[in-house]
Amino acid sequence: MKLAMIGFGQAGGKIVDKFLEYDDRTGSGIVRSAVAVNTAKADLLGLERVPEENRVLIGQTRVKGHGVGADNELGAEIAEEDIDEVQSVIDNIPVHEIDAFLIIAGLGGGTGSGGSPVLAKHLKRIYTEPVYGLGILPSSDEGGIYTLNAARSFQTFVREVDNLLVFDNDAWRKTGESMESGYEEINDEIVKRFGILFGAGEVTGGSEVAESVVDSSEIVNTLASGGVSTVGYAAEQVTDDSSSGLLSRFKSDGASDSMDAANTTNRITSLVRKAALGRLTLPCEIDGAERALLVLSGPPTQLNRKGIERGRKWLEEQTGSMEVRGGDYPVSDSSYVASVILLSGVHNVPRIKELQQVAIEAQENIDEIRAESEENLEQLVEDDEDELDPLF
Ligand SMILES: Nc1nc2c(ncn2[C@@H]2O[C@H](COP(=O)(O)OP(=O)(O)OP(=O)(O)O)[C@@H](O)[C@H]2O)c(=O)[nH]1
Repeated sequence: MKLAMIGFGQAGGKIVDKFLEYDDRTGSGIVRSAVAVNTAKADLLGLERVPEENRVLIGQTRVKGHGVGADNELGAEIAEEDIDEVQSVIDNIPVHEIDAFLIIAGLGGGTGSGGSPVLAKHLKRIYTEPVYGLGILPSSDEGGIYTLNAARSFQTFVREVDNLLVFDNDAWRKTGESMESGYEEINDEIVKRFGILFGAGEVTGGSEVAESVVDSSEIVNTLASGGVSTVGYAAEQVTDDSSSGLLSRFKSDGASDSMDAANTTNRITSLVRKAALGRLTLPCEIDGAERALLVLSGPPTQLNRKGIERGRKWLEEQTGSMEVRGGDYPVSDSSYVASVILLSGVHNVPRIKELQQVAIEAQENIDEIRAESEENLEQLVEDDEDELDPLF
């Protein structure tokens, strides 16, 4: 699947950079265009792979290239004011060659959190291609303002995009690790999972005979449920027996053939379970997911239709969804078989309920603060009137 990736804010830009590196390393070809938008000049300068002409510094008149300091209302205002500057770079994207836009942002800060829903709304108004978001939730030890920003941004972002893919830093942070090295690992995890998922829709036949390759339209259809999505992953190293796999096809011994096939099938079904029941990018109950897509990547000799079909059936039972798609992503030089599962339209997500609660409480507090200040104001006016009365 070909994407125009737009990283908004520091986390967004860094992750787009990582996707470009992944593309170079694996040849997966998912990033058709890469753009980075920020209010902080230093963050844009720190990027390594996003082309310089695709780095957009917004809000110069307001914050002079220094960022918005986690003020996401200011981030949103600046995005509104400077949307034309972002658009002028997007104008250079060959939109007819992409399958979708993907806006990537950390939702806890100010720039990406405030700006990405504004950009999503703008893109949806102009283009017919789907606009997806990849939202990163802050870890809970980052502090109240980050949680509050995420709670507010999440609500708007999910409304503006066609589907919001979510990664929760909180579920992935390791204690005792520095933030920077923690992010390195987390970003690798993000790029690996989403890279396999989107890369699956980019296989172009060739010599690798896949049994049922995932098509980019299957990814689009899975995401068409809307709402929030999460991604599971599990992998197992396989010995480099692609040659023996090929040889075994010519063996007269039918029993060993069927043993190989049974092992392959069992490995696939067990990887599907591990991916769905292991740590998801956004932990949640998989029961009730509206749609799902199962991708099995690895050497073609280690993939088979029976395993995928069984995995797909199992996912149908677990999610209760009748729209579970599945297919191969053959990668002949890989020594791993990996299972990636996209669960789209998930509902039972504790972290989101928690964020919604934070947003409601903040709203109530705001109402209280407003009510209090209105009372104070009335009191002041009354006091003034009392003082003024004797004069009349
Ligand atoms: N996964 C991941 N999350 C990150 C990374 N950097 C920051 N974050 C998260 O993203 C949130 C937002 O941070 P930034 O992207 O730095 O913020 P910004 O959008 O540039 O906004 P301001 O700095 O306030 O102008 C943080 O609270 C972290 O939770 C990263 O490299 N990887």
